[in-house]
Amino acid sequence: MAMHTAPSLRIPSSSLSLSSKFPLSSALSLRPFHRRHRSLVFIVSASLDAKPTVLVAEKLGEAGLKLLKDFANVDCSYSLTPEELCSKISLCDALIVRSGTKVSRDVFESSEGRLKVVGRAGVGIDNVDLAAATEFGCLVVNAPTANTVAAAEHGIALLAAMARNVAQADASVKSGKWQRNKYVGVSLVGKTIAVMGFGKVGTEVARRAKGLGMHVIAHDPYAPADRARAIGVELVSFDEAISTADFISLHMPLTPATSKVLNDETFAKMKKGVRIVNVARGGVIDEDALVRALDAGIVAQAALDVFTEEPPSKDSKLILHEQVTATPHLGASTMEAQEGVAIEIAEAVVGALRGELAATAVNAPMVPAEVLTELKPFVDLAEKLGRLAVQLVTGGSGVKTVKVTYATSRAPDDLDTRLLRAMITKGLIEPISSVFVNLVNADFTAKQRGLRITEERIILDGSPENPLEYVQVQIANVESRFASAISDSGEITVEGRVKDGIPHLTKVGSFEVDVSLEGSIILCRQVDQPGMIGKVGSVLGQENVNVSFMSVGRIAPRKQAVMAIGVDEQPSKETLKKIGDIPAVEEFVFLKL
Ligand SMILES: NC(=O)c1ccc[n+]([C@@H]2O[C@H](COP(=O)([O-])OP(=O)(O)OC[C@H]3O[C@@H](n4cnc5c(N)ncnc54)[C@H](O)[C@@H]3O)[C@@H](O)[C@H]2O)c1
Ligand SMILES: O=C(O)[C@H](O)COP(=O)(O)O
Repeated sequence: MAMHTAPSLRIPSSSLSLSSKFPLSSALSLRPFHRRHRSLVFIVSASLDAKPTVLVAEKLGEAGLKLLKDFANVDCSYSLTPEELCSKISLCDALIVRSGTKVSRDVFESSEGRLKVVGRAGVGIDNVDLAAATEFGCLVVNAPTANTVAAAEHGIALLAAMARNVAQADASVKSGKWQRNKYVGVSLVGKTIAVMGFGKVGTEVARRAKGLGMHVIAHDPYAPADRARAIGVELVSFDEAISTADFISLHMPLTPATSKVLNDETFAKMKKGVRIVNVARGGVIDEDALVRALDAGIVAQAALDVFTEEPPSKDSKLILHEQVTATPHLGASTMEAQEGVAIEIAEAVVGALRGELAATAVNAPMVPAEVLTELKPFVDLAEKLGRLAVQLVTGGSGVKTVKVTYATSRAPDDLDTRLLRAMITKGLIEPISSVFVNLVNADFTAKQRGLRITEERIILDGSPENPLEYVQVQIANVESRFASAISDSGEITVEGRVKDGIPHLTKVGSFEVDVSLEGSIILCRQVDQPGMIGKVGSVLGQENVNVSFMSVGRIAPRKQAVMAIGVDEQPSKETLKKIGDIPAVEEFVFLKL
């Protein structure tokens, strides 16, 4: 058995993988980018004799428009109805929007195969139907960095305006009143602010809050503590952050884990009189619960730029609340940010139309059916191993170094691991971020987040019929919330194989297990003894949680063992607690796939 380092794969800068499944416009041609990858990846390029057409459907900065006009025919048509957009789109090769235009499946259908690139001039792409874009072979690119500072500045503007009642006092003066006693504010200096989500925007808010003399703490289960320490910020648990803060500023993405993360239960843990700023996404707050917390005086004030429904209804209790300052999603709306975003998106769209690799692509490129068919179960395995590994990390310890090992009988030239590495990266990053990861942007995204992924191949003897024997993912230099996931060499380790076309988890830490990667998984370390499977199974059965798979890996009889249990439904907190209360159970963790 020999060990080799996987060769680093270079994607030519002029390559862009898109499907050949859909007809291309007369302005675009399809050609293979590399002989060896003839069947795998194609580039889209503009032919020399026809200029592509770009439809700009929302106001875009002049510098971006100029870049577009140098390369394409540009049609600036703002405020189109959905019907008007659909009727124009079949004449366009690219479409540029902000958050105000819905790019629905109808748009892709109406384009009759001509639309090749959608550019989102900003970060969030909730208004673009990504699945439809991918299905129709349309690349979606965004501009993820140019509005970071603008969003942070708006957060600080809301913070200060809220603390000094600027909006309320302004309205009062304009209505002819002079209420100096009513609008006494609170000071920022010396107060504690909890920055929830220490990513691009959160970091900039933290820096600025320190400049205002505030004590800054942050909660972000996935941010490296040393990055926070470097700017004098302490990373703390969620509960500590919300219970000690005078001000809470939200900067996490909207994901299943952060949806309505501020709710009745969490408001009850906050300091009475806390003040909240939200420039992230409306959905991270349960808005009805916020109204209750404001009425009860738990939350003294809130300053909100984003809402679950935009625009919110005119009679929204939240918007009309006297202690709420609201702005209409203005975080990215500065002249400078809009110029920056315009340039960033214009460069990305022109690059994509030229056939260059888009570093800010957000939807998955199409891989030809025959390649996908062979790799499909391994692609699933790779993503799920990434998801499991990152969920095993203790919040606050920060993921920086990941090692992926592929055990295969295939020669390096016969196994292209880019898709697998991209899917592991996707699994590692997506549960903890608002970023969309795919083959095109995986390496860029990992690098941007300071995540180093190294690959090794273990070349096995035997038939190269199967692309892979097993895949192992290891995260180094982190603590685990399931200590048994740390292998003898000190890394969080998960390993998996494909059995009968289905991905299986076959190793956790140093324990051999075997559980199919479907539904969700409970890992449980216990003292190996008769009846354990029955005890855990019956706790789950009582709550009607269906067990799909169970396996026990142990060091030696009657010593420690790890039980892996596949479940179809998510057990309640009470049920999980009951499992933890079984005397022989030493630790357990619930992992979502
Ligand atoms: N109002 C606006 O106009 C505007 C402008 C830009 C960005 N945004 C929004 O701001 C948010 C942050 O954007 P960004 O560019 O900084 O994104 P980012 O991906 O750089 O940062 C998000 C951070 O949140 C962390 N995180 C993930 N899950 C978390 C959890 N459960 N608890 C705490 N932290 C968690 C991630 O680890 C990451 O560090 C996003 O929701 C984005 O859509 C809004
Ligand atoms: O996602 C974003 O970039 C922000 O929320 C800004 O959206 P906007 O471009 O509609 O202002």
